[in-house]
Order: sequence, then structure tokens, then C-alpha cells
Amino acid sequence: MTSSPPIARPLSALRGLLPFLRPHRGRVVLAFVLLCLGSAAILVVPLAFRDLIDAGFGGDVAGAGLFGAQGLDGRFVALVGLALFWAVVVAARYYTVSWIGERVTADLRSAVYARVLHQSPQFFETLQTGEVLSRLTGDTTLVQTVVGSSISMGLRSLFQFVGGMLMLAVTSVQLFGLIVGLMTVLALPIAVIGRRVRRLSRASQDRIADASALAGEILNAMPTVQAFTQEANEARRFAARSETGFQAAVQRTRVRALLTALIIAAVMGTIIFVLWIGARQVQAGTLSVGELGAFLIYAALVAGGVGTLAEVWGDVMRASGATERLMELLHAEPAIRDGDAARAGEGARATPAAHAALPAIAFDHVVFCYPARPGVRAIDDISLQIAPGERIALVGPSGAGKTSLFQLLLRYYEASAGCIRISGSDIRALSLHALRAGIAIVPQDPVIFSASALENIRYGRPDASDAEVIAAARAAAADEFIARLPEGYASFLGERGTRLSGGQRQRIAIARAILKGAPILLLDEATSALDAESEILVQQGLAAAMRGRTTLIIAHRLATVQKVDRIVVMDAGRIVETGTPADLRRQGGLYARLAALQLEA
Ligand SMILES: Nc1ncnc2c1ncn2[C@@H]1O[C@H](COP(=O)(O)OP(=O)(O)OP(=O)(O)O)[C@@H](O)[C@H]1O
Repeated sequence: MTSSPPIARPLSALRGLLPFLRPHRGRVVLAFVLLCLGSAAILVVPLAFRDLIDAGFGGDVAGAGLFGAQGLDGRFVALVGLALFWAVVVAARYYTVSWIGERVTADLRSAVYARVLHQSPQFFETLQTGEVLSRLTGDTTLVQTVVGSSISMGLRSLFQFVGGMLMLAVTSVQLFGLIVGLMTVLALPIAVIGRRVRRLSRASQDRIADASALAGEILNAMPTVQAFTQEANEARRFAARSETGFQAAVQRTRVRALLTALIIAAVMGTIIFVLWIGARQVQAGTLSVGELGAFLIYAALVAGGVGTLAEVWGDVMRASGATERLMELLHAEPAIRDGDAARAGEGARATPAAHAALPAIAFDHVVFCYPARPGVRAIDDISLQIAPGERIALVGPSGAGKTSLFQLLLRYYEASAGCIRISGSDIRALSLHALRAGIAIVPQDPVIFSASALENIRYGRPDASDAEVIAAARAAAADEFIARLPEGYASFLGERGTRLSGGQRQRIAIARAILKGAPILLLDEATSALDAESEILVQQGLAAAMRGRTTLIIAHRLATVQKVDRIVVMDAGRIVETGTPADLRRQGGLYARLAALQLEA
């Protein structure tokens, strides 16, 4: 993801921002008008200065000045008025343009985030969360700089440049020609260097994202890092990535410094040049001192305009690199999408068959390889019919493919071959929302959000009442420990549930699934972290939850699945045995061996 090919035309990446600007057309036009007014004011100021200087030197006061024939005081008043007008216009433009910048950045950030939330797990196998965060914060800030200031600065400088050149041309065509020549010579290296800045800028943003990705992973694993006393090592690893970021930034800065030197040379060179020519003309009596003053200001405006343009160009190049990275996220196609029928809104097939009272589930010759390991069959030709309301236990050695089967049923991944049906409909034809709304899962490693116990359980069904949440907690035997927390259900559970034990986290997750009340229930080692006593309580709750549901249970401890309707034994991605616990024990296969080890021990 980080190494996309460089784009041919540097500005084409910025085109991706247009959809975000379009809703604010009115403000963009307003900003443009203010920009024109401000630029016009700047271009008039030197003329007013000329009048003032010439009036002060007792020159041709009576002549037609910019504001007509006025005395010294009148010309001062005119200049003050012009300055005030300029101040107000600039302030208004600053506000409008910054508003647009902030608005576009906020919208872009939300749009990218929303897009990322729809990606399938495969996406996050290749792109680390720290990297996504870095793009959401760092890259959007670069875009904000450009939309919220650089573009307007650039346009202002452009007007200033063009206007100043025109005024210079009007005064002296010969001088104008010389300046154009000078500018052309200087513009070439500036353009070349600007292009390098863009490339180096993307590289340096990528390095910063690398460091963020590493920090994100390590900060999430602090207990492990400390248990293995790897703090110093991890600090070094981060410092090394930081250092690469520094190197990339230094390289970029070096090129920009060169750019700055060129720009200053261009600005000073132009001013000195004009001063020289002008001074000679004053000496020769062909130019007034006021005209020379105006001349100098125009030259400074033109040179300053070029300088700012070059600087803005550097910023635009940086933002172009950042936009490119953001657009990659914004246009990332989720690997898993709603079925065609669901997208087309064809009622019957798109509506959740999963919501039928008691769904049946059928795996039909399902084969699956994880995208990261295309050659290895995690699921190898599995066929399994599950009747409505049936309770099935999946058992078998670690790595047999039990969790993978759940992942396929939830359509986190797409089966490589074969098909999965719920109540007769291929899950690929359902909308993802409908499919997943029909399934409640207690995962192996439950996630607890940094919120209260009440809100954590309510995640299962956001519109559930407090009473319903508490009832679910009771059924999951979570009520007893939640009531003992300092603030009961309102107690904050800490980030990632750090204030709970493993068994308590599991019970919150079970309560959440019970509250969801979906017709299909998936339990992945749901009670593995519980002590014997709470396990009995939770099993009672789960038994109640399984009534009237089609349930799949993954269990390593066979004692917990003695009451299911059927046991499916998996090994190396295949189903090796199926039957009731008693049948399987009689058959003397893998299950009998596992049972002998566990139950009789
Ligand atoms: N994201 C992934 N990318 C590549 N391979 C994976 C991925 N997740 C799991 N696997 C592999 O797929 C195989 C099946 O894994 P799965 O998690 O389904 O096993 P399991 O039966 O649930 O094991 P356990 O009982 O230990 O949870 C394993 O060999 C595992 O290494």
C-alpha cells in the first residue's frame, strides 16, 4: 500500500479534492472575489504612494493623481482609506479560505474513515492501523494547509505577479522584457526542484506512517513487551524508524532550502536590477522620484509573487503526495461487498432470510485459502447441513479451521470454492448488513470498548433498554460481578477492558450476544476463560440463549459440549467425523481419543 507508483502529472492527485470543494461552491466564489479585490487594492497602493511622495517632494501636486487633483492631506486620507479597505478584504478572505480548508479537511477525514470501516479483514492484514491513523491525521493536515491557505496565497501571488508585470510593462516595455527574461531563466530550476520536493515529501510521509504503525502495534502489546523486557529494544526499533523519517525529511528540507536560496536570489536580483535602471532614469530626468518608488514596489510585488508562488508550489507538491495517499484509502474497494441482488434492492433475495424464525445453514463443498497464504487450504472441501434450531459443536485440534468456518459464515472472507447458504439463500446474495444482523457471535478474544459496562453490553443492540441490558447480563452470569464494580453498570471498563479479568470480559461478550438476539449464535471458545463455577452459571445462560436459535459452538473442552445435538470433528481443514457425543465415542476415532484424554483424565 505504501509504495504506489508515482503519478505522472503532479496535480492530478489534487483533483480528488474537487468533490469535497463542490458543496461549498458559493464560498469558493466569494473567496475568489475577495482575492481579486485584495489584489486590486495591493496594485493601487504603489500609485497612491507615488502621488504621496511626489506631493511631499513638492513635485507635481496639481497634476492628476490617482484620486484626482488633491493636496497632500487629501492624498493621505485616500491612502488611509485604501489601507483600511485592504485590511478588511484580507481579513474576510482569510476567514473564508480557512473555513473552506477546515471544512474540506474534516469532510475528507470522515469520508476516508467511513470508507476504511467498510474494508474486510484482508485489508487490515496488509495495512496497519497506525498507518491508517497517520494518514487520517498527518496527511489531512497537509491537505488543510494547501486548501486553507496555500492555494489562496498562490492565487494572490499570481494576481500580484501578473498585475505587477502589467504595471511594469505599462511604465517601461524595455524593462519589462528584461524582467521576463530573468524570470524565465529562474523559473526552470524552480520547477524541476519543486517536482523533487513532491517525491521526497511523499517518501517522508510514508516513513512517518511506518513509525506510527510500529508504535500502534507496540502500545497495544505493552504487557507482553514488558514481560519479555523488550522496552529498550522496542525503543531502539522505533528510534530507527524515526531516524529514517528524519533522514527523509532532511533530504526534503535540503531541496527546499535550495529552492529558498534560488527564490531569494530571484527576489533581490529583480529589485536591485529595477533600482539600478530606475536610478539612471531619475538621474536622466525621465522619471520622478515617486515613479521610481512605485516602480520599486511593483518590482517587489512581482518578485515577492514569484517567491511565494515557488514556495506554494512546494506546499502544493507536498499536499499532492498526501492527497495521493488519502485517495488510495478513499477509493479502496472492499474485497467483500453486498451481493448483486442486495445492491439492486431486489426485495425477496436481499431481505435477510437469516431473520426467518429458525434458519438452516448449509456449507456446500466449501474450499478456502487465506489471501495471505493462497497455497494452503484452511478449509478443504467441507460440506455440512445444519437444521433449523440445531446445536452443533465444532471440535478438533488447534488450527483445524474451526474459526475460519465462522469467518466464512460472517463473510469476512470469501470462500475460494463452494457455497454457503442460510435458509436456502447463498450468503453472497444477501446484503452484508442483513447477513451479519442475523448472526450473534462471542469471539475467542472479546473486545471491550472504553465505555461503561452498560454501554459495552448495549453494543449488541443499541436501542435496547437498560432493563433489557441487565436481563442479558443476568443470563450471561455477568450481573453478579458488574454489581460489585464501584459504580455498578455505570463503571468504566478501561481501554480494551483492561479493568476486567479474562472471564469477566467473556461474560460481557456473551451478554452482548444474548442481547443481540440474532437467530444464529456462534460461540468461539466462549467459556474458555471461566472458572468451573461461573462456567456452570454461564452454560445455563447460554442454554437459554440457544433455545430457538441455530447454534455453532467451537470448544476445546469437550465437557462443555455434551448437550449439543451433533458434534462435528475437524482436522486439517476437513470434517473427519460427525455424530452425537455417544456415537462418536463408540466409533473410536479422533473424538474418542480426545475424549479419552480429557473426560476420563
Ligand atoms: N488471517 C490468516 N491468514 C493466513 N492464515 C490464517 C489466517 N487465520 C488463520 N490462518 C490459518 O488457517 C488455519 C486454520 O485456522 P483457524 O483459526 O480456523 O483454526 P482453529 O481450528 O479455529 O484453531 P484454534 O482452535 O486454535 O482457534 C491455521 O493453520 C491458521 O494458521
